[in-house]
Amino acid sequence: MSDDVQRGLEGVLVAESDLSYIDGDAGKLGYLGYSIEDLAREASYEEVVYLLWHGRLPDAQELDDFSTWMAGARPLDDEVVTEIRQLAAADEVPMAALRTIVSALSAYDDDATHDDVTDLDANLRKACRITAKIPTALAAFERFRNGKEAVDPREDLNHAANFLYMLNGEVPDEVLAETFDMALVLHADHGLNASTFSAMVTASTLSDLHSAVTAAIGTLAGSLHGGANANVMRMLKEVDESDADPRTWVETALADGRRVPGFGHRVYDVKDPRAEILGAKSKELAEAAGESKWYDYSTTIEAYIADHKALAPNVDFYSASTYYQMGIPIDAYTPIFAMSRVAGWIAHVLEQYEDNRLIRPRARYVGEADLPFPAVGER
Ligand SMILES: CC(=O)SCCNC(=O)CCNC(=O)[C@H](O)C(C)(C)COP(=O)(O)OP(=O)(O)OC[C@H]1O[C@@H](n2cnc3c(N)ncnc32)[C@H](O)[C@@H]1OP(=O)(O)O
Ligand SMILES: O=C([O-])CC(=O)C(=O)O
Repeated sequence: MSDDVQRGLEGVLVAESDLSYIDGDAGKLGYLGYSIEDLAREASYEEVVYLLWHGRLPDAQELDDFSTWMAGARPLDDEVVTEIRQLAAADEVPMAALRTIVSALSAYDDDATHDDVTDLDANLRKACRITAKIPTALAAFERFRNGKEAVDPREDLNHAANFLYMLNGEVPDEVLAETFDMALVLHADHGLNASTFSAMVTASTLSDLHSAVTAAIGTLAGSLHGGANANVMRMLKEVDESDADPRTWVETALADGRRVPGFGHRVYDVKDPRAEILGAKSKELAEAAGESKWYDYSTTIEAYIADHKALAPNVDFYSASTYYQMGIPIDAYTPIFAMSRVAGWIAHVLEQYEDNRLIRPRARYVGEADLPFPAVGER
């Protein structure tokens, strides 16, 4: 057993998985062997969810049945809606609200008390309900906190379009619906990122699926992980409001020792392939709207950081300007990441259950030893 400490578990192999393939040197990503570029162009989110949970693409009938099943699971129990209303009234942070809501969903899930937490059929039913209900909960929370009433889900819209419908109260046009569907596909899985690992650790104790997803949401929220997408947009707005050249703004931020959100990655040494795709989409939206400032700030910052810090954009960098141009509220960006990534979390948890062993690393002890215990009055 090695006594070397691998800080941040960098490069440590802890599992075998056939879900996502990442080549950090070449900037390549694929799910189950299909390239992210092909999936982004050709597949719907529902198809990707099926792929991740079943290990193969669905045929037309299977996709139809699966999509119908998911769509039917969208409505929330009244008690959950009441809880969401209370969280919005308490001005809860959106990711904390989502964490609380997913945890609460287990109380109303018929399979949550299943004796065997590893039972695949029960887990697929729970998986479907959790994945289908998260968008309904997020849209309701966003509307309640803005003094509006929730909009009921519609079964005739796909997962992506239905979310935008519930968020805005109107059916999105084709460009918005397809862009959002593609964004969900891009975020659905990414190897053993921190939130997925968190879900796996929880599952490895033979805890249940709702607990694993709840743990993952808490982990995704942080600014070094999923929380970065909202911070990117806050940065772009800060740049805009400062009237400074984006280069000067970034130069100052770096000189102050700040991390620039949306740059750097534990696995990619080059530009994240998802950032390539989202960057192109952000550009397309800017051209269509005839307003390119958010895209232009982004490309200027990307070029400056490449020259001065040798860091490349990760997935969070161009999702920010893409979502902003779609009119999505900034606070919803990280919850939307969770709404997509839940598919990957669940897929990895299913893999973990299939061949479980408790995940339990160790720390090298560097503290004191054999101290005499002083009575409380003698300290
Ligand atoms: C979906 C996702 O989770 S993608 C990642 C989203 N997170 C962000 O965008 C936040 C900004 N990025 C970062 O903080 C990091 O690049 C991480 C957390 C993503 C990766 O971290 P690690 O692999 O642990 O790299 P680490 O934190 O050791 O950084 C290595 C060096 O690069 C620097 N660095 C890395 N990213 C950045 C950044 N975005 N801005 C400025 N400097 C950076 C670090 O300061 C460090 O420099 P040092 O060695 O001089 O101290
Ligand atoms: O893989 C990671 O460490 C972070 C990331 O890009 C993701 O979770 O999508």
